[in-house]
Amino acid sequence: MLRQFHKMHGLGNDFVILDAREEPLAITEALARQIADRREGIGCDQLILLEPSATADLRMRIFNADGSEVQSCGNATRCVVKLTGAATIETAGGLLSGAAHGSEVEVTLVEPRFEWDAIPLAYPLPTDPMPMGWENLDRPYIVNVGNPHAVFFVDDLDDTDVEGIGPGIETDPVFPERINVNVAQVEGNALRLQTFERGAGLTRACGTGACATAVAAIRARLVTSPVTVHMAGGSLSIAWAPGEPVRMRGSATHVFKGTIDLQ
Ligand SMILES: N[C@H](CCC[C@H](N)C(=O)O)C(=O)O
Repeated sequence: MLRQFHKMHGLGNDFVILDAREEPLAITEALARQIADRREGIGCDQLILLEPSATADLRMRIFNADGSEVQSCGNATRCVVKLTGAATIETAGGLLSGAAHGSEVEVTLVEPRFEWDAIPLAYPLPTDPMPMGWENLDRPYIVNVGNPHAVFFVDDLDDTDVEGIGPGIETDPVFPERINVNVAQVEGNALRLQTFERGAGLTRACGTGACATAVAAIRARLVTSPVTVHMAGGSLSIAWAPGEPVRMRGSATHVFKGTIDLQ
């Protein structure tokens, strides 16, 4: 069965987008892994499936490269807004809205949550910061922006082995649904961030990770909103105040469209 796809990226965090609004498409964990495979498939950090929605312009489903279906994806949301012109997007992590402004896209995600059972954690623990440590990283701020994030602040990001420490935190039993691992350094009123993503590993940028990290830094009074978050693939501008949804602004790039033969 031949299906058209779009290949896009948000600051180097890359996606295969399949539009199933007219013709339904069943995505299994195995199929998502196969499409995401950079040798035997098309290759991407996340597979994005668009479906009809009763509550928004469309529904966006997100599958990590390991096949796991998750609640939200900030960089992909910008790409979907650019690709489809959708103004509202239904996700498992909540209702999002977005609009293109020239070469950039602004997206409003959900109001961040901080309670231990919103993350979720295996048992009640302070989340602000969490009294736990892994190797030389400790006391993360825990933030749910539709998907769960642990945010560590360090003095020297270049001296931190995020790719080495990330897997042990991502899969720690204290996070029953696993977690995205963000390590950031404060630089004036900006942040520099590396994210070891749940289900995808170290990516060149993480939109929800940038949002969660900016929210944690604003709450901890390390910076004031709006915050520029610098990542390997580029920068995002994040704005948030308590009681509000978090807003993100940045680029979205269409690379090519193609056809894949789904067995
Ligand atoms: N790895 C994330 C999903 C993708 C998030 C990221 N690519 C973004 O731009 O927000 C999770 O398992 O919750």
